Amino acid sequence: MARKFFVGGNWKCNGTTEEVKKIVTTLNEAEVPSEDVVEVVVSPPFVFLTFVKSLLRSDFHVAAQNCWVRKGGAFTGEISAEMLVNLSIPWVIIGHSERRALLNESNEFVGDKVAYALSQGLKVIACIGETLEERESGSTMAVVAAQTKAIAGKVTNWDNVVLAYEPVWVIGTGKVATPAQAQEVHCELRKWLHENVGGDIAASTRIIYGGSVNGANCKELAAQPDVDGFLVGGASLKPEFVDIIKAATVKKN
Ligand SMILES: O=C(CO)COP(=O)(O)O
Repeated sequence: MARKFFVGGNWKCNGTTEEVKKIVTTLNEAEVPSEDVVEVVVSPPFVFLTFVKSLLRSDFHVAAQNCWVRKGGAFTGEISAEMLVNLSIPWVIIGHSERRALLNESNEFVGDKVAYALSQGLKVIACIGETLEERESGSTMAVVAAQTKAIAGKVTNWDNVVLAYEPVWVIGTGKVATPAQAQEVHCELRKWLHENVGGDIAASTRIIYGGSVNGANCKELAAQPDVDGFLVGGASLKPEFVDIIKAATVKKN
């Protein structure tokens, strides 16, 4: 089954009103392949979500960077899935490595968040990835399989899930996994889905890659058979994000 290329821009905790306007203007003016070829989702910080949504071209969509694990209520500082739905925010990123590492989000907690977000009708970009120490000790697959298992056990509808493999050692470091390293893990992840969830879901679920993706390396990464798109950090704040979106055309050739 064809998997539509997916390019997400994770703006993380960056941006002023002026900077946000500038990025959106660049995106709105860009000539990119149609929505049939590539799905583009940008993820500004919460405070800019509705602003970006109101300015952004209609063929691009927005994602929140997180949401609360259960129904909203007395949880100071949190944003609930219901609120995102109320504001017509279609996507949410869950389980980003920065939250796992800095805010101690466990596999189980991430799984619970995925379950609740999906139950409210949100689409989820679920993130997994190993640290350098885990890679060097040879436990990459064990780590990402455990992370995926905690998510997969909670997924009711795989049409609403994109799996983002982001090795922690390449995030914001300027280091990039080689296309072969990315392909190897993506292929193993698809096998894992095949064995543990089902063949159709393994074939149709998009597994996207994240970590120092930029305008220069995106095409070679996109050419890997099991790389179905990207989750881009730093470069999503720059005009080169447009080049990364255009890498979708590599799949068509
Ligand atoms: O964490 C990432 C996207 O979620 C990747 O960040 P960088 O592209 O800045 O390495």
